Amino acid sequence: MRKMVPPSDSPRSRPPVTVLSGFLGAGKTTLLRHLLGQAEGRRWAAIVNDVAAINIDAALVAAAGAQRVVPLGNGCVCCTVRDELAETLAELAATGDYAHVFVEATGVADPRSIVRLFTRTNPFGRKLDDFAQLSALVTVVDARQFEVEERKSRDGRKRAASGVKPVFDLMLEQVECADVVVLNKCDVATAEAVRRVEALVRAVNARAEIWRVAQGRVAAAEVVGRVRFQADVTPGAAEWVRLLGGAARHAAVRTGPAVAGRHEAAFGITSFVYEERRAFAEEKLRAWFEAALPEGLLRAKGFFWVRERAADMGFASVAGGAARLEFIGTWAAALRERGVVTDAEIPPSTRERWAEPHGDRRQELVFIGVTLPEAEIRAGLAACLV
Ligand SMILES: Nc1nc2c(ncn2[C@@H]2O[C@H](COP(=O)(O)OP(=O)(O)OP(=O)(O)O)[C@@H](O)[C@H]2O)c(=O)[nH]1
Repeated sequence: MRKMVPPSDSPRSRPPVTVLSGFLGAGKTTLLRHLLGQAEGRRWAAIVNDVAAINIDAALVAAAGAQRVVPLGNGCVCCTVRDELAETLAELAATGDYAHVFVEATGVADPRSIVRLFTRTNPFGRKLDDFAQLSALVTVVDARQFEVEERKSRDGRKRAASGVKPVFDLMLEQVECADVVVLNKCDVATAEAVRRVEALVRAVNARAEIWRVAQGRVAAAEVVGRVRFQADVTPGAAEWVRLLGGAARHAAVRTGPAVAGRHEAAFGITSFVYEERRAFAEEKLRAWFEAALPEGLLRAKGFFWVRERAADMGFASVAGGAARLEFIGTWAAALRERGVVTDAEIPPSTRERWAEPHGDRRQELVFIGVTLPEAEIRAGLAACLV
């Protein structure tokens, strides 16, 4: 249920904050300038982060007439200058002078780490949510660039070097963790491309509102007048999180349109969860992810385990044609075998998924894509089993 708040035109001690994310050049500054241009005397502030040492964007936005523009230079809001962002927001809020604050993130920022600033308490027991209210995560997408990157990820199909996140992976993450996706630059994308990108966005985040615009022309009243962010919903809005988390566990396998009943079905977007208890052979699995990813695959995410590293929890992430296979932790079953934990110490959520003889070790991989050859994917993965 959405919480409605009155339009923010009076200063507040805990001002609403709209975070604008989106890949490099998507149109964040253009959107911000357009929004600030509608302030009409209301006290709005903007915090503008730019990876460059000289903050060009801050100057551009200031020219658009914001009441106050605070530049954060030399770093990215989601990592190196995260504390600086938190302090700046807390200081702006403490003045009680501002009715709304906009934060323009860097093009490479992951919105999830900005959410954590608001929701996680620091060593002093405070969190940003005590000072300011996260109102919405808005992700700006350059419709044409999104399509191009999706296609590129297939053409240059190869496993990304360890630790390097492919561009399209980052673009998907920004769209997955969003309350609103602004499909910008619709003036230079074909109608077909816009429809397709909208369908792709829907496939990975069925909850977000999608606004098609050009030149960032969004009515400010739409943005400042309503709180859309929900701490228990927005960060888990990604379709793969939903599929891995709930439905997959209860209905052993869910197959069908990822977003049934919507026009995305016209693009043939489907999803399913591959579940198996036996181990994969590592070489075969890597080779499959490197060479055999099907054309229509948009997103795959989930857990895996391989015989050669039976203690290690594997996590796979595919964006378009680029796959990353990583080991992110240790299976509880391995900890129990080593005597590090007792049965009683295994958390209920892990116990729920327990099945002897492998314990919590499992293959649980979500696939989302356009006309996915499900049988072929299942057969390919089955051939990697030991
Ligand atoms: N044709 C067209 N150009 C646009 C649109 N929106 C923005 N641009 C242009 O795209 C370029 C990048 O826009 P910005 O608003 O600076 O993008 P940004 O996301 O802030 O970029 P970074 O700060 O580098 O991440 C600029 O030259 C804009 O004029 C649009 O809807 N259509």
